[in-house]
Amino acid sequence: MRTKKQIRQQQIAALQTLAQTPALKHAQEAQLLELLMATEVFQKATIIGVTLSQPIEMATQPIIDAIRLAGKEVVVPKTLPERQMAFYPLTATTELTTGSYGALEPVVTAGSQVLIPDLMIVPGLAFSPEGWRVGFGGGYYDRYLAKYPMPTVALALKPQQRSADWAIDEFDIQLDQVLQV
Ligand SMILES: Nc1nc2c(c(=O)[nH]1)N(C=O)[C@@H](CNc1ccc(C(=O)N[C@@H](CCC(=O)O)C(=O)O)cc1)CN2
Ligand SMILES: Nc1ncnc2c1ncn2[C@@H]1O[C@H](COP(=O)(O)OP(=O)(O)OP(=O)(O)O)[C@@H](O)[C@H]1O
Repeated sequence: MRTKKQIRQQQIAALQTLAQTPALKHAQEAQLLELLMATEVFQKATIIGVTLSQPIEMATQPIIDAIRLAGKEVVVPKTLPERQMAFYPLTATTELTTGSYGALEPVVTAGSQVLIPDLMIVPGLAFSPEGWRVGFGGGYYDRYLAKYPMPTVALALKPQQRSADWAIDEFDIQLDQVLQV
């Protein structure tokens, strides 16, 4: 058994290594996007929650493009006090700013409208085949999904695929599907 903290360190190192070989990372991302688009949950969803990725993470811009091309709405998270999140539409006019943790977030203006997705693409550092997950440690997704239950899917690059060798906490939310290449 490992602690989630040990796993975060190992997974970040493994993802940094993959990011040094962009061709390999892109190939895995393209395959994962194909798997996502083939899922029933993707085809049925109308509002899809997705992050704005950081360099070591699965690149989300191709996913965002595919969601739009399919005529669906893209919503992205803004972090709030007390480790809460709200999701806002990502459109051509959405302004973005770098959040405290380094990823981009939408700038909220008078016209901004909070939307609750009907499919969540959940980010993370490690995913087990059964849907257990270790993220960056904020607990944002466990809190959000406890409050707003919805279909969930994760896209696991090779270094993110890991058998659950950590203790599952009672607040951990099990993902419905982990897509793997
Ligand atoms: N691209 C991207 N955006 C995302 C996420 C993500 O995983 N990827 N998130 C996924 O959740 C949310 C932000 N997640 C965060 C996770 C941790 C910390 C943070 O401050 N971590 C502390 C350590 C945590 C602790 O031990 O308490 C730190 O870095 O000091 C901040 C934001 C929303 N946006
Ligand atoms: N539903 C919840 N209500 C209150 N606190 C929660 C809830 N879920 C998680 N937490 C708190 O969040 C903290 C971080 O949880 P965890 O280590 O599982 O984060 P993570 O899933 O890796 O992070 P993230 O979701 O941000 O990627 C835990 O210490 C836990 O106390």
